[in-house]
Amino acid sequence: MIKPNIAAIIKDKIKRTQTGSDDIYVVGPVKLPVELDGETKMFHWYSWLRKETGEEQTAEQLVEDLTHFSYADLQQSSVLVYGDFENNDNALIRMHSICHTGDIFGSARCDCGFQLKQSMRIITEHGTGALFYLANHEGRGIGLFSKAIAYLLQEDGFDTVDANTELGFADDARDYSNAIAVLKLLRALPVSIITNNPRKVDALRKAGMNAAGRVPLWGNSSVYNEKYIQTKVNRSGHFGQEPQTIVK
Ligand SMILES: Nc1nc2c(ncn2[C@@H]2O[C@H](COP(=O)(O)OP(=O)(O)OP(=O)(O)O)[C@@H](O)[C@H]2O)c(=O)[nH]1
Repeated sequence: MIKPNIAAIIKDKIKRTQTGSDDIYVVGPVKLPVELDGETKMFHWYSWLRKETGEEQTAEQLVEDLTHFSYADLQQSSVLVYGDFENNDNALIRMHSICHTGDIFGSARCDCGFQLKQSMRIITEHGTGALFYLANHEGRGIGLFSKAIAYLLQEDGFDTVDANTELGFADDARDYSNAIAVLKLLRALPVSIITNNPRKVDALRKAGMNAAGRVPLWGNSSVYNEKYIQTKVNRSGHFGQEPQTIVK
């Protein structure tokens, strides 16, 4: 049993939402000061845990269960919220798929690290938004170990799409339903999405979340990721690099 003073701290800080056969428990907000270009920006951070649908657990029950699972082995996703995300008329979101190599190590083979930082800049400059960091999306959903193998195929001449499919995977196996369920918990009003990927816009629209617009996110092209970026447009159906701001 957790002590009453501990239960009091977490009371009202864990909420449940559901989608399909998943229960999603969202914890937060946690104050998160983030260093961005030499300034400290204050975000509100939430993380979520997916469970098979079952009876709703109280915050106390959830916490009592935590030590019985190896949650460090199972990735959890999270969202960084900036400004009055629930109520502001015009809010931006980014659904960012985890990229261990690009986001953490700064690999230039992709544009992920740039997109992560740039989307934080766009959101803070705009004043209201949410950056979803999707931890079960590594390698467009194939996982880190498989991505390393796909990289070996790419070093042998295969492009990103063929490297995935030659290994028996879809080009893109990502699912956005849990993240969208969390989004709906945080905001009911329309959002504009920061992306070049039409599948992300479609996922929002299909989930009934009004996508008010799209903010493109190209940049940081180099000899190392030129082919990767071209393949997105030529084979994966990404919107091209036209210098637009928000497209309805
Ligand atoms: N399988 C595979 N995944 C990659 C490769 N390079 C980056 N990724 C993953 O691709 C995901 C990022 O997807 P992107 O295609 O950059 O972005 P997007 O979601 O399609 O579109 P944007 O919203 O416009 O960034 C992350 O999960 C990365 O880990 C690669 O060469 N092969």
